[in-house]
Amino acid sequence: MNMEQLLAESKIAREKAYVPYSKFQVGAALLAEDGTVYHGCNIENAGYSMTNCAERTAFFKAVSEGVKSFKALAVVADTDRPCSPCGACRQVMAEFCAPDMPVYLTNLKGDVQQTTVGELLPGAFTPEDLDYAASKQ
Ligand SMILES: O=c1ccn([C@H]2C[C@H](O)[C@@H](CO)O2)c(=O)[nH]1
Ligand SMILES: [Zn+2]
Repeated sequence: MNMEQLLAESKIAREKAYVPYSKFQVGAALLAEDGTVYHGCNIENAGYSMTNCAERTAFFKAVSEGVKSFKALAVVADTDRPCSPCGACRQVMAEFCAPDMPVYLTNLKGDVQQTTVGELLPGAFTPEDLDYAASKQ
C-alpha cells in the first residue's frame, strides 16, 4: 500500500460522510501495521458538537477492533490547500502513532502535503507524561 493507494482509499471513505449540516465531506484512510486499511468519514449530528471527524472515526474503528499499531494516515477534503486535521484529531494521532509516522494530506485538486504526526502536533501531551506522576506513587 503506497501513498497514492492510501490517498485513493481516503477518497472512497469520503463518499460515506454524513454531513447534512456542513455539507463538507472529509475522508480518512488509516493503514494498520498488518496492512489493513480503516476508512473514516466525518459524522455530524443535530447536536453539532457531537460531530466526529473523519480521522477520529478511522482511529476509533481500528482501536475498537483491537488494532493500535499504524503505519500511515491519509486525509482528503475539498479544500484549497491539502486538508489540515483539527486539533482534536492531532491529539488522537499523537496517542497512537509514532511522531515520525507519515500523514498524507490532500484535496480534490490533487495537491498533496506529506507530513508527520510529530510535525502536526509538536510537544504533544502523551501517555508517557502520565507515567511520570504515576511512577512517584
Ligand atoms: O480535518 C478535518 C476537518 C473537519 N472535519 C469535519 C468536521 C465537520 O463535520 C466538518 C466541518 O468542520 O468537517 C473533519 O472530519 N476533518
Ligand atoms: Zn478532527
